[in-house]
Amino acid sequence: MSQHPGRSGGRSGEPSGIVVRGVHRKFGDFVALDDVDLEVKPGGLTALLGPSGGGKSTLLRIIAGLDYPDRGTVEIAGQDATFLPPQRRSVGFVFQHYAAFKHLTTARNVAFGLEIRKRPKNEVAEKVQELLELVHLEQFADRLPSQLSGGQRQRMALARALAVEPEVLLLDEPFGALDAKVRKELRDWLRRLHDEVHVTTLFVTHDQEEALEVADEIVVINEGRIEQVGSPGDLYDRPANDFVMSFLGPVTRLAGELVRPHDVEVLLDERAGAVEVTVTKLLRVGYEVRAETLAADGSTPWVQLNRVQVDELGLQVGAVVWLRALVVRAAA
Ligand SMILES: Nc1ncnc2c1ncn2[C@@H]1O[C@H](COP(=O)(O)OP(=O)(O)OP(=O)(O)O)[C@@H](O)[C@H]1O
Repeated sequence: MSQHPGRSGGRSGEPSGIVVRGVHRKFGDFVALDDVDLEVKPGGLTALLGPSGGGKSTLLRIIAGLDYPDRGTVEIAGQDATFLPPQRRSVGFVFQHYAAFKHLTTARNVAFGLEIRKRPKNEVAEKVQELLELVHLEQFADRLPSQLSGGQRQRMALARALAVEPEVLLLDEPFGALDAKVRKELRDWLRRLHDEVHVTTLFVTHDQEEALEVADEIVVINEGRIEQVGSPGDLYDRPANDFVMSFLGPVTRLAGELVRPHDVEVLLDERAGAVEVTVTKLLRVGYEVRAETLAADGSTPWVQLNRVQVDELGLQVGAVVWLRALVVRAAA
């Protein structure tokens, strides 16, 4: 297929990005966005990550044209879009609770944006078919939204957003209302879809794992300010400040390195009831870690590993590492 149904062309034919400059938004006296500058990579899959109330949705709504800044500008595909209405700025969006037309089939929902643009019937039919294949809903074309699962509905929403070939795709916690398993599936699926379509995508999430697993680039936002922009690896290993460091999840510092659960491998010595822990990162710089005591925290699948000792290093006994891999292996 030379031209993918959802491919972002940009006016030059290249994928186009989003440039936000000095965007400020107040609600009464409350500053929701404090002079935000941001460049979203053309053709990338970027996560807008932050805690509740950090300003994620406000920023996304301003980029979508559902709200306007008090000052500052928004450029989409090289065009000043700050005060353009949503339908004139070539954005597709999907929200957590997608409002499908309940009385229209999946195919008609996907076709909607094309029909109101009065595209020829055969072109619409062809495109809907391609999009349904893209989101793996071809066999659900004739179902009503009420006959689809939550995950299928969100895929339909994505197909609908892509139908009009937006320059950028904006997703606000698109999988937030779904259960953990479906969420994980859709997350992997979004990654694959994006690898195929390459439309500039900005998606809001408050879930660190989701951002780290899916995004090419992560924008961390807190209290209306951008704390850091970088690849998952950058943020993980070189957090710009304490907020980013702790927000990205459990972390401890061993031998001067940041150690996170993903860096830790655990082998159980069942005979001794002991564990052997490998922190590859530390091995690389010549250290080894041994762990002695396990204590599950009970409420989550994470296990707390106490009394981490580092050979020949005299590191503080009592450093805490949270291990997930351990739970998986222990249960097997
Ligand atoms: N229309 C509004 N009127 C008043 N305050 C608002 C309005 N919209 C957002 N806010 C406030 O602005 C701040 C940022 O809200 P926003 O929805 O952007 O956060 P968020 O990061 O998306 O949070 P969440 O993850 O909880 O959705 C919050 O303190 C919120 O209460």
